[in-house]
Amino acid sequence: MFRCKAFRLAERHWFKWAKKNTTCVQSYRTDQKNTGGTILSAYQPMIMGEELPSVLISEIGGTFGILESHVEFLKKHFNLITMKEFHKNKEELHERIKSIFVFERRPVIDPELLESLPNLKVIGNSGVGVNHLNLKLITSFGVKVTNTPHAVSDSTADIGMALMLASARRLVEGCCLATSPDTTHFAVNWLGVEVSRATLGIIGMGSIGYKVAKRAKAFDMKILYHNRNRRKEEEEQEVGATYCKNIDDLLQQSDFVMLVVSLTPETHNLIGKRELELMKPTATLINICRGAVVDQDALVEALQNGVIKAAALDVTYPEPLPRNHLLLQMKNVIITPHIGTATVQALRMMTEEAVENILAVLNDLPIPSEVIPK
Ligand SMILES: O=CC(=O)O
Repeated sequence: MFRCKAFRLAERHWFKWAKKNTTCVQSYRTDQKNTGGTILSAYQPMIMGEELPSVLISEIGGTFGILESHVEFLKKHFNLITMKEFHKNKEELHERIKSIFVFERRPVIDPELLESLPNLKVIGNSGVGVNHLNLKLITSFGVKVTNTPHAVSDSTADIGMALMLASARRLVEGCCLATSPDTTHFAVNWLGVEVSRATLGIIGMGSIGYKVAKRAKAFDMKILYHNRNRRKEEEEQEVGATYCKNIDDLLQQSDFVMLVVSLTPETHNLIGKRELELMKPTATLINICRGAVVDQDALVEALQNGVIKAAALDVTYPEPLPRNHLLLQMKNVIITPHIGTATVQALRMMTEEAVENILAVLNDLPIPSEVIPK
């Protein structure tokens, strides 16, 4: 599905190039099928007699720095320069840097940084969402932006299902009941609902939305979806999904509404008071994309007034929410701290996919996942 023509072409070009120029095969990826990725990272790009390209990164280790285990892989392909090293030695380094590897939205790409790197060719974002990058500004410097849509799709779809199930079966409340010292048993009227045979409305049917649909099919859910572009008929049939051209129809009919769109000016506050009021009073809103896709004040009000039944959110704005935020105090709300891609496998594949993208740009090959500003 992911392997479009340009992608296959990139593989072929790369294969020829790699055979000619690389010294040994380095098999890092263990599950190629999972990512729909290319074979780029299967090659040690130790080009005979050539220096590895210099790539700027935020930092190694710490709370938000690149994982030590990924650094080893990155170092096989790049000469890594941390922001600290760059600031210490700008004069010498600024002309050498060809790419920036962005992980956890770091380093921050501002005009000053872009101006200081005359030979920058590509910003390789590790992750699918690029709303933290000013695409117009970056591309005005002649710099390309890439992301990693394939690597994140399984783990993010899993989180969507986990939140939907947890909310439906009141898992968090149940856990609190079980661990509370004064609870002996759950009350007989303490009931959840089943997702089986319920209607799931997926808003945003990209690679993550589609994987959610695949999973929901296994739960015998009725699946509706809304997307800018309708999926091919055979893809719809494969997961048993029905297209809703009008988002309102989906909102009115769904028991669970899952948001899986990119955050853009068009999707900012996509779900506001009007949309929440279209939903069933028994419905649950699940957000696994970006917090700002939902008007959060309208959501609080809807939850307080029983306009909808519950919400399950992996994303909010800001992140984290202030400790006194109303959403954190509601029993019918589950919040996780933006952990859609927080798995060992996803993070590893994100690094691989980002490396593939960066190498493709630096070697003038078709780029597997370029983000083009609209
Ligand atoms: O939020 C996760 C991502 O953008 O990949």
